[in-house]
Amino acid sequence: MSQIDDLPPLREVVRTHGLMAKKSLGQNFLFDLNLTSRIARSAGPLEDATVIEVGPGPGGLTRAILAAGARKTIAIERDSRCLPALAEIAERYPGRLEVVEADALEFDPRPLVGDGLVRIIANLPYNVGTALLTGWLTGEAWPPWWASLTVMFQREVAERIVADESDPKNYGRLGVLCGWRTEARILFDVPPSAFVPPPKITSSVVHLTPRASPLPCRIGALEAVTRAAFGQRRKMLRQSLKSIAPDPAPIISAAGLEETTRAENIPVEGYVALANAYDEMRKQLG
Ligand SMILES: C[S@@+](CC[C@H](N)C(=O)[O-])C[C@H]1O[C@@H](n2cnc3c(N)ncnc32)[C@H](O)[C@@H]1O
Repeated sequence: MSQIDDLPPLREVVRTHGLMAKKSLGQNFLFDLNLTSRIARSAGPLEDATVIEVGPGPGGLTRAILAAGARKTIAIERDSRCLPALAEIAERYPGRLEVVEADALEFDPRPLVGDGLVRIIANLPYNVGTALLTGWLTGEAWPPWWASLTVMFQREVAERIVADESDPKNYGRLGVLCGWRTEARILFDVPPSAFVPPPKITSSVVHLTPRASPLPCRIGALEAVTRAAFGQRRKMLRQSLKSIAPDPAPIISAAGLEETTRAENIPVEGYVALANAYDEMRKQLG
């Protein structure tokens, strides 16, 4: 498959619109429409979905999402230089692409999506991607407003997203948060040579779907215990939890854990139990 639509090749689009990649915006573009189609298809069925695409750039992934049949796509791009190229795609797919010029870290797309299934798809700079992911996972309401996230990350970040206690090197706060609320998996790697300009590292596409009923706990408490535990990941719990409780022994035992355990060996259920024990202690202290 070399043609997915009758729009000009992406190299030509970038040339015509003078879209020289800006490092400050983490711009590494994908020109291979076979690859962008693979990413779009891996998000799941799109025909009945509204897709939120973050960082469409010149529109390689946007075109693949639309060619894959997405009913409606809302694309949020910070770089105004990309808007004319995106307007040409919107013209090719009347009524199906809405482009919003905004910083995705500040823009809330929820009022635009209406009812129905929402899928989020993005190829983003690493720092923005992790911040957005954390935002999507830490809403009070669960299940969330989106049905799936299909997002490109640096391979190293992807490994941290899917890690659990069986992979102590990569397991940390991100792995606990993702494992608690979602089922996350790495779908495939994308080599540096696929991007223009090529980044230094390999990237991976990660797919996350919300768990219907994550184990109940307050998110602020989960954040507090994971911050304390992984903040001193080489120390035993009886030491690392001192930053949130002068005597952490009762919390650790109420959670059914050993005082000598280290952060990287505790499964998600253990952190949920610690978060609930921490809240119980705070309640008792008034
Ligand atoms: C890695 S490029 C990917 C572009 C395109 N999706 C592709 O795959 O070729 C990242 C895109 O995200 C945009 N971007 C960076 N920070 C952003 C932010 N905070 N909000 C919205 N878009 C952002 C950049 O301008 C750029 O177009």
